[in-house]
Amino acid sequence: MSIREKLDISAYLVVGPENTKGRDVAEIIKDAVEVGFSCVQIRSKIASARELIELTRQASNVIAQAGKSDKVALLVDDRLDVVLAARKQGIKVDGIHVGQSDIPVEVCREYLGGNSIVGLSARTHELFEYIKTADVSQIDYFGAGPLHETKTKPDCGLDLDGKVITRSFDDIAELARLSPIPVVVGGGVKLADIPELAGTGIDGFFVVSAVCGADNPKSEAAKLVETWNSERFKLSR
Ligand SMILES: Cc1ncc(COP(=O)(O)OP(=O)(O)O)c(N)n1
Ligand SMILES: Cc1ncsc1CCOP(=O)(O)O
Ligand SMILES: [Mg+2]
Repeated sequence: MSIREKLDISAYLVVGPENTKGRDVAEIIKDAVEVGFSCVQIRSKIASARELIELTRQASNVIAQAGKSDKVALLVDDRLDVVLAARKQGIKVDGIHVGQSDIPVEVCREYLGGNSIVGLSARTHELFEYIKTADVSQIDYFGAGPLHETKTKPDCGLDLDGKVITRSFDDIAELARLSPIPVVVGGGVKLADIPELAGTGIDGFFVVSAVCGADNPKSEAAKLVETWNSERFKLSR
């Protein structure tokens, strides 16, 4: 079974060098993967193409060293060129995450092939209508948010009138109910939010700061995963 077919977005780490307070990106990925993060995205708005390829290589290596290359998906944000170049160099990278104004998903799918993962950020404006009617034939999941405003991405949830729309837990439950494909929610997500998020029926949470900004990223990552898993277990009984 391909990693696309068994995609697990339950605990999804998004990380780049601008998020780690000077600490090594690969070390933080290693910590998160060791304690059960199930998906990793390399995202940087400042790194060069070469730096992004190198970060992707290191991420792929630490996932392999943890023995999880067939379980933990590795994606790159925005940069189809980086994914293609990384693959050309023999790096195992599983897909891409794009937003509404990035490279179209059809182009990503065409270049990356049927075994790759393509994630798409949901539109902010008229989100529920969008989720119900969007063409999802080329994509594997929707990224949505923010739960809270966040300095990591101040434009997340910006509506046409320039105001940021945050999503309530009720909104998120509605999203989970309406979406024909898995949904992962991020933007301001902290440990204290996990129990209620798990109760909404979404497929996972994504975080930057909760792990990358923590004094101890490994223990914070472990708490996030344990809390998500135990809440989901309670709900499944
Ligand atoms: C899992 C996930 N969801 C949403 C986003 C945001 O992507 P995008 O809208 O393209 O914005 P940037 O991340 O490029 O600023 C994401 N990266 N990951
Ligand atoms: C919404 C979003 N999309 C990509 S990064 C990001 C912000 C993540 O926020 P935080 O750092 O609070 O986890
Ligand atoms: Mg983008």
